[in-house]
Amino acid sequence: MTAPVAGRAEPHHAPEDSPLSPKDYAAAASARLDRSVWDYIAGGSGDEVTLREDRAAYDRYRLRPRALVDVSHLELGTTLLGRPVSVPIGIAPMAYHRLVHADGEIATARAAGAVGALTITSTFASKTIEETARAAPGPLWLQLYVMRRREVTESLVRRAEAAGYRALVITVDTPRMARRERDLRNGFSLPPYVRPANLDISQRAGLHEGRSGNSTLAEHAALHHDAAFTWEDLAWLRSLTGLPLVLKGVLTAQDARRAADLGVAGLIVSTHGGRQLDGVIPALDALPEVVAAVPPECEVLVDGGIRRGTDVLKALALGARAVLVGRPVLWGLAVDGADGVERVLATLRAELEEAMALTGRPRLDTITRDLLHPSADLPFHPTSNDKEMA
Ligand SMILES: Cc1cc2nc3c(=O)[nH]c(=O)nc-3n(C[C@H](O)[C@H](O)[C@H](O)COP(=O)(O)O)c2cc1C
Ligand SMILES: CC(C)CC(=O)C(=O)O
Repeated sequence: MTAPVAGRAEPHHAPEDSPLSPKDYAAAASARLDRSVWDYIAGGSGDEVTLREDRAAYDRYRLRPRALVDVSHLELGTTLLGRPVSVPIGIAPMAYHRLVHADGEIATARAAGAVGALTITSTFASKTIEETARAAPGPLWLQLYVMRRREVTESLVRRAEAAGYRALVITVDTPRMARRERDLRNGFSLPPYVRPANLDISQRAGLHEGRSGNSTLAEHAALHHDAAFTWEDLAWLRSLTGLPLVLKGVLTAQDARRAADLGVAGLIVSTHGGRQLDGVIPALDALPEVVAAVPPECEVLVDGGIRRGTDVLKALALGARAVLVGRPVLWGLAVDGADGVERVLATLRAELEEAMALTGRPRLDTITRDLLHPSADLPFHPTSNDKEMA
C-alpha cells in the first residue's frame, strides 16, 4: 500500500487485506477516501436512475455457452483506430486523479501501459499532457471539453499532437454539468493540492469560489465550457488537426449517423456514468442501435457500469469494439496507486479470458450476438429496437 496523499482522511476502518474484484476495491477505497471525494466519484445526477440502470443493464443478459470448442489459446488483442492494444478494455477519461492519489494520471497511465490498455486523459487531468505521455507506453487519446476561448482548445490539440496522443475524444453530453446532489450537499470543491494541470491561470477562474450554491466544478464548467458548440463547429476542430476525432456521449442512431457522415472515426456510447442527464437510456441498451447506424470503419466503444469480465463480453457481443472503465480505475488508484490500477485492469482481463474460455469464444471475432439470451425482465429486445432506429 502507498502512503495516503495530503488531506486524505484516515481510514474509517481497516481496508480489506487483498481486494480481488472491482467491488472489493470500491469497499477499500471508500474506507480510505474523504466522504466528499468518494461521493464526487461514486455519484450521479438527479435521482441516480441512470447510474443504477447503466450497471443493471448488464445483468439483464444471460450467456449461451458453446461446448467442445478449442479454447487452449485465447486472443484478446485488437486494434483501436489502427493502433494495437493487448486488451479490448481501456480507461475512460476522468477528471482529477490526484483527488485519490498523489501520483494521479501518471500512475494510471503507467498501469494501463503495463497491461497494454488504451488510456484516455481528461481535459481536467491533474497532471500535464506531457508528463502523462512520458509515463505511458500504451496508446493515449486526449479527451476535450470544447472551451469558450477556442485558443485554449487549440493549444490542447497542439500539445496532444506534439506529445504523441493518437486521437481526440470530444465529449458531447456536457454542454453544462448536471446537478449532482451529493456534491451540492457536501459543498464539494477541489482541495488546494489538486489543479487542472493543463489549463492556464485564467481558465482556472471560478474553480475554488462557489457563488451560486452549485458545486464549484459545475460553476467552473458553466463559466468555461462552450454550450454553443454544435455539429457545424466540428468542422473547425476537423480543420485544426489530422488526429482522428471520437465523439463521447452519443446515445442515438441519429447522432451516430450524423457523426459518421462528418467523418468521425469513432464513437463512445456513454451516459457519462450516469453523471449527466438522469433518465437516459442505459449505454448498453443504446449500443446496438449506434452500431447498426454507422459503417464498420467507424469504431464504437461503450462505457458505464462495467465491473466484471462477463460485462465486457456482453458489450462486445452487442457490437462494441472495446469498452472503457471509469470508477474501478480510481478505486484501484486510491487503494494502491499504479499497482492498484494494474490489478483492477488485470482482473478484468483475467475474467474476460475466463468468460471467453467458458463460453467457447477463443477470439474477439467469435464473440457475437448469439452469445446472449435476454432474461425475462428485459423491457425490449435490442435486436428489434436497433432495426427500428437504424
Ligand atoms: C470522477 C469522474 C470524473 C469524470 N470526468 C470526466 C471527464 O473529465 N470527461 C469525460 O468525458 N468523462 C468524465 N467522466 C465520465 C467517464 O469518462 C465515464 O463515461 C464513466 O465514468 C463510465 O462509467 P463507470 O464509471 O461506471 O465505468 C468522469 C467520471 C467520473 C466517475
Ligand atoms: C470537471 C468535470 C466537468 C468532470 C466531469 O466530467 C465529471 O465530473 O463527470
